[in-house]
Amino acid sequence: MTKTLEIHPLTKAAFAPFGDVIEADPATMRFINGGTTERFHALSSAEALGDGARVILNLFRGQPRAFPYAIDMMERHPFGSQSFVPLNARPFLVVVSKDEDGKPGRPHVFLARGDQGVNYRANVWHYPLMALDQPSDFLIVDRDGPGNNLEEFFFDTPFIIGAPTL
Ligand SMILES: NC(=O)N[C@@H](O)C(=O)O
Ligand code: NI
Repeated sequence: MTKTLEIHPLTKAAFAPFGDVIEADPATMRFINGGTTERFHALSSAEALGDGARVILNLFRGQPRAFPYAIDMMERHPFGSQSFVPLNARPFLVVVSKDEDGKPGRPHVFLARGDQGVNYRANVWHYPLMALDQPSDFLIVDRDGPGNNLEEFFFDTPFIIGAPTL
């Protein structure tokens, strides 16, 4: 089994098992504010599970990853969703896995355009933020509260991502 991972375009359908794509989907659009604003409504929803949990908004400034890149682990947040929306309109990589008996399966790699974000549903395996090309800012909506909201799994041997074509 090759450990080199292919990179696929990010689409709603392909990403559906893992969460939602946050993009200006015309099917969700309604005009508001007297027709001066297009509202792309309810693209996803944030989960903050457990007593005392709350949804928080954060900024992440991600340093660009260098390639080829070794995906040596995956993580997940059992008590909440986590979304990443680029603020500099730059592409980024999204790496997710299906759960296989409590461990991440073979990662799937998606290239998100600079006008796409993602929301990982609670407990979805993913690799931490992967900015590309230059330091990039992201709006992050995730969960704060009691309990350990981070589970990590380290692979015996890493998977490899080659340099994406931007
Ligand atoms: N640690 C943290 O807040 N970020 C990670 O969860 C991530 O997915 O980037
Ligand atoms: Ni995370």
